[in-house]
Amino acid sequence: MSQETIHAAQAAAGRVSEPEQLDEDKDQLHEECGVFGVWAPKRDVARLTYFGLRALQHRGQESAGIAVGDGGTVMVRKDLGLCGQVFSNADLSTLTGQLAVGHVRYGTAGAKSWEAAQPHLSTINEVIIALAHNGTLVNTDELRRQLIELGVPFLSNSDSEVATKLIGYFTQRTGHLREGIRKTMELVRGGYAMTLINESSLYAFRDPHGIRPLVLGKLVDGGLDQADLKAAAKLPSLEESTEANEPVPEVTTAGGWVVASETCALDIVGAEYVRDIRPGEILRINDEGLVSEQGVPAAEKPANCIFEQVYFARPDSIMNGKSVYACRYDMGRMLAIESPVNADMVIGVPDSGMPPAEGFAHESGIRYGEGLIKNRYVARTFIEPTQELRAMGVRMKLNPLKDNIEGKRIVVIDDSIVRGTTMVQLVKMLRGAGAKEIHVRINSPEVIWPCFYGIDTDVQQQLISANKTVDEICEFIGADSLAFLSVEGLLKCMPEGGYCDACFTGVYPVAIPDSFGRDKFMEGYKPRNLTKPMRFADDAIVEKDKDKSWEENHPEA
Ligand SMILES: O=P(O)(O)OC[C@H]1O[C@H](OP(=O)(O)OP(=O)(O)O)[C@H](O)[C@@H]1O
Ligand SMILES: NC(=O)CC[C@H](N)C(=O)O
Ligand code: SF4
Ligand SMILES: [Mg+2]
Repeated sequence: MSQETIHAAQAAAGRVSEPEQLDEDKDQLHEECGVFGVWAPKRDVARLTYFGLRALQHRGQESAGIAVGDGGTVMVRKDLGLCGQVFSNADLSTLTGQLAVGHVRYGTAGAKSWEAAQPHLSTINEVIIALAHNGTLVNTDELRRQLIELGVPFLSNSDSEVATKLIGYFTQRTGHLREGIRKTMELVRGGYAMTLINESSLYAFRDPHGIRPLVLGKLVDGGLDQADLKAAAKLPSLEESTEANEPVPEVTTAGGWVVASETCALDIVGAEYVRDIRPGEILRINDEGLVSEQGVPAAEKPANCIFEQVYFARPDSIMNGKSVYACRYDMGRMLAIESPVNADMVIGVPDSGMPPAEGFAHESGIRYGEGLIKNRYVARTFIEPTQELRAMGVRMKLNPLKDNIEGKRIVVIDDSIVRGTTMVQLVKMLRGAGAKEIHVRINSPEVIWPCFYGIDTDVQQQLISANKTVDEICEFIGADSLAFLSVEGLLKCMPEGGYCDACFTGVYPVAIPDSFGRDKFMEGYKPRNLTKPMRFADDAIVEKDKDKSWEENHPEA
């Protein structure tokens, strides 16, 4: 697909869809996505977004995109590849405006194609929006069908495009973008952290369980000044509950605002963390200031993805008030308490196995050392289509440090075993380097259940722990011993909050529709709420269209 910048209005001109083919390498473990948004009229918003996306690159390496609003329209540039490959300096110079959203993608729904790359655009009449989504929506098939019947065009099979088009559709019908977002939030189910722009306003919103992370930051030069501090203090705090649909008018237009999947993206653009976007909340930022509204009621208990702290997030990000590094370190300590072993040296598997390895060494008193050298030019996961190539990918990425390994009893710490590809190769390499004993310790519980909320482990058959016992896995990878952290142990390392741990426990916070979950589970496994009925009426969209409650509650809007 050619690298091109689309002007929204041109894109509107009828590329009605034959949605593209589904992903061929569906058995591949994919990761996450990263989203970013900035409202800063006096700043270079495209470059700020580019830097933000560079900080979030570990969340998605398949495609990257930036959409900019300039007061009159919305421009998007997106393509397959890493941020550095997609954007040249000249590209960024042409993306001028006051606000922007950006996205780095690992697809969970829809093909690995230009069309499914984000931000997605919706252009219906004069309503132009661009949306970036991290997460997976589990009920978009029916909604897509209904939109197509209403004449809304689609370019891809992506769940995120359905959300974009729903928002565009309802916005055009009601004349209010916040209402378009709210009606869409009422219809879609699953995990979502979304950033969205039209030509002049930035929006950020999150699913009712807060499954995927999203933080708000204040852009400042050289620290918060008194006015900014006063403004930030007036923002609704996490504890304060706002009545549903009650807008909280805000305060300041000074400086600028940033929203991002992780705090590491705030750091890189010089933004101060303000707070998390609340589950079910819609934030709007424009030249009138910042407005917060509870789009849909928050779930009784949050269900933040616990795998963020285990693997996805960068160690220098802060989640629920604790650094991801400190969480992983504590997981390593807990693992040493739960599954001790006699050994000469503890090593970590780069990257995400390093902090827990330090924690394990600290707690056990066994010396910490470097045993695996990572080729810094190989990305964090592998997109090769075959198992053979994936295995070569591990070899290319990691090489044992023979000097340190030879003749020693080694404890190897990694954050997770998902399909087992990495660990089989690693144990082989370490034996080849002369390790006397290899004891594998994993600082998360066994991944037994597929995820449907933002990573691509939605087929249980792929998961080694769903197919083998711990002893069988130990034999399969060729280790002398193997142990996983317990669910209770993991929870003890987490900061206070409510967590989704469905991939370890099978307790899914959001019901999975039959049509979506069918064929994804192995014989004998049945999550508690798989069969909970979750089908919308054939005219769910038209029904929502008739709802005038928002206009009645917001006569001033
Ligand atoms: O059992 P598997 O299917 O091999 O998956 C598990 C491995 O994949 C991840 O590493 P990855 O290389 O993606 O990223 P990292 O460099 O951040 O550890 C994770 O940290 C494990 O090492
Ligand atoms: N990993 C993600 O968050 C993916 C977002 C979205 N479901 C897509 O496939 O593009
Ligand atoms: S199932 Fe696992 S990976 Fe998916 S959202 Fe829940 S904790 Fe995260
Ligand atoms: Mg790893």
